[in-house]
Amino acid sequence: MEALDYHAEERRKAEFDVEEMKIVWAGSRQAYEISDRVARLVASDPVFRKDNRTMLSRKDLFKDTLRKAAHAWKRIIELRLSEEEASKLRFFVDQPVFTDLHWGMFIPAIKGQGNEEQQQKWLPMAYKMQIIGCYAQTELGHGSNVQGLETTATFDPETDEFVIHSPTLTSSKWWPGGLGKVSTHALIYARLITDGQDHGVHGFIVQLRSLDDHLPLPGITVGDIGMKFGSGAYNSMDNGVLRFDHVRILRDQMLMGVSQVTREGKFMQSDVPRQLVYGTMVYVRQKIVADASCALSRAVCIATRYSVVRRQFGSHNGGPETQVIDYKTQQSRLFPLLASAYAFRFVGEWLKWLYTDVTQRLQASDFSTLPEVHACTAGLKSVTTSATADAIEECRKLCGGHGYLSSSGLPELFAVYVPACTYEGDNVVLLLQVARFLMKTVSQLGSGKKPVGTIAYMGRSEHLLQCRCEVERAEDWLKPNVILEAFEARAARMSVTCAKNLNNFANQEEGFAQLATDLAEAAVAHVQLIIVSKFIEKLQQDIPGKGVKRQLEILFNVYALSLLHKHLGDFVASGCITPKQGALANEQLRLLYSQVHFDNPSLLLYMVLLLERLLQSTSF
Ligand SMILES: CCCCC/C=C/C(=O)SCCNC(=O)CCNC(=O)[C@H](O)C(C)(C)COP(=O)(O)OP(=O)(O)OC[C@H]1O[C@@H](n2cnc3c(N)ncnc32)[C@H](O)[C@@H]1OP(=O)(O)O
Ligand SMILES: Cc1cc2nc3c(=O)[nH]c(=O)nc-3n(C[C@H](O)[C@H](O)[C@H](O)COP(=O)(O)OP(=O)(O)OC[C@H]3O[C@@H](n4cnc5c(N)ncnc54)[C@H](O)[C@@H]3O)c2cc1C
Repeated sequence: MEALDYHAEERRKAEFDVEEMKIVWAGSRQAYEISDRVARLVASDPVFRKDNRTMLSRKDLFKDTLRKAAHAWKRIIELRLSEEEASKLRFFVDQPVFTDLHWGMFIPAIKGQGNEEQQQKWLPMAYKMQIIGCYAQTELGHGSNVQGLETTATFDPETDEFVIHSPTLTSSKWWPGGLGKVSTHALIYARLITDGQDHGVHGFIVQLRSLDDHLPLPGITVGDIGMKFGSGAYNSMDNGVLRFDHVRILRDQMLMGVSQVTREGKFMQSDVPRQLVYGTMVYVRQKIVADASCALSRAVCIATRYSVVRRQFGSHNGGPETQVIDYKTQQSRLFPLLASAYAFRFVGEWLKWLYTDVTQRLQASDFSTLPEVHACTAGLKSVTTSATADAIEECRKLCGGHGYLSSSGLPELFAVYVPACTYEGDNVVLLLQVARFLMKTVSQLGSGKKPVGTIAYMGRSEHLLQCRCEVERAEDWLKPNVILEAFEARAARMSVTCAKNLNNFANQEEGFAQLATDLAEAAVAHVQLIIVSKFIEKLQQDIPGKGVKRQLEILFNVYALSLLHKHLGDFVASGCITPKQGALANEQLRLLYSQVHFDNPSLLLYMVLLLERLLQSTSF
């Protein structure tokens, strides 16, 4: 049989309505139709070809990226694409590029932290790409510790200007995407100083390059920081370095939505939490969670299709060998990743809702859900990107030697994706933010303040700390409420144990430092609970299409039980389940694997192209 016949054969076995599943994946019929149309548009346009990019030199890759960005912009204008369609088009072009930062961070930062006047002044130019902006926060000396940034913005009352300066080598801006070669402007984060007083880090719009000849303006030293991990991959992006030598900007170039400096140089803090200065990071972390399922589904798609085609061992009487997908070990490595793609998709949808909700609340001066949104975006960004990066590497191994070939698409996908564990907040640093939120929640449990939202379960901690799982047979693990309670009990117990252990330290900060590993693990348990609970909520919705809901239920069980198996030590140590019940969960998991049917709805045209390249360059 030919490779494509194997695919057809497996597809024929699918016991669910594939078209309806595609809609579930996309979120709505309209979203699916847009995605499908734009994917075809990109795939059929030769300018957007991507089969040669790992072979290009850095310079040629960069030129190719500029050409694609310009062509994408041209098509967006010619076809009058909506914002949603335009963003889909950039997604399918699928090459890290300066416009990611322009649309993804520079514009959102002005929208989120600029006042009305500033938005009116800067946004029209940015929307028309008359100016191109980047987001310059990280410095050579400090990335995670934003409070440690050293760049200064000192107000000069005589001229009504800020003087932007890099006082040390370590204060050089380092990493911003789009900065190295392209950006004309930057949203920079610097310490605001008025009348000798330091008011902490704030955002400022600074012009870097001339709009006439693109040369750096006086006082600006700017350049590209060089090659990054892998061939092709993130090297299409001009991550940059930037230094300021007493560069003067107008006072109204400080983003004044959160704090203001008056003409007299008086610093005024608005009636909003200062953490809103970090708002763009919250927005982007939410986007990164939504994107995790896309990267993961691409990898899983390649590995699944390969596993269907690939045969090794087991030939009888000259008959065909066994499809590697039929090996239980292959299934136990691959199917949890497939299930995770759906789990991340659904939690990403929910997080988008949560983010929209907090945005509306902020507009009505309701800041009550900000800490929860920060914890959810930080925690989910951390857990989904770490899992996705690991999964892409696992998919490479699932494809044997062929997975190591560039033409499989996996090495490039890995190299592009893996910095997501670092940018927008190092994943461990973000987990510790979640842990702080959890410790605060536990410490307030006796105070009468009822935990709500994703920490509502903590309000039932009296029950969760002593409940015993009632599973007696393997199939008992198929009940969502049984799974949910096990995950809640594990998360609650891990947090409460950390809180108790923290009390053994006279100094809380010292305790936090000593117990950081346990705290990060408690945060993971909490975040995994969120993902599991949002999957359950999705299954409670009306899901049309023959067999679609059933298939999703199987994937839910695979996701939850594979996590339980992986973290069995935590579950058993916290006392909510017994080792015997853990073994029953594993038994059920094995049974579930034979019920998973393959037809990945995220099968984008891009993936087909990748696979075709794989098929052409290998013998199967
Ligand atoms: C399209 C993709 C392209 C990607 C390109 C990449 C771009 C980038 O990477 S841009 C640079 C991103 N950089 C980071 O993400 C830096 C990570 N570090 C931080 O976010 C912060 O510094 C921190 C959260 C790790 C710590 O901040 P710090 O000010 O030191 O805060 P404290 O720990 O003292 O906490 C104060 C208080 O504020 C809360 N909080 C912190 N961040 C936020 C937030 N974003 N939103 C709301 N609240 C926040 C924090 O929980 C504390 O609360 P309390 O404990 O209640 O006081
Ligand atoms: C591809 C890429 C694109 C980027 N794009 C941009 C951009 O456009 N704009 C921008 O401003 N920045 C950008 N960055 C920078 C990025 O945001 C930072 O690299 C990131 O925030 C991590 O900071 P760091 O590099 O200082 O890591 P560090 O904080 O130095 O991390 C090093 C190690 O220390 C650990 N660590 C640090 N602090 C703690 C702690 N408190 N407790 C326990 N462990 C800790 C970390 O877990 C990690 O293992 C980009 C980075 C990359 C890789």
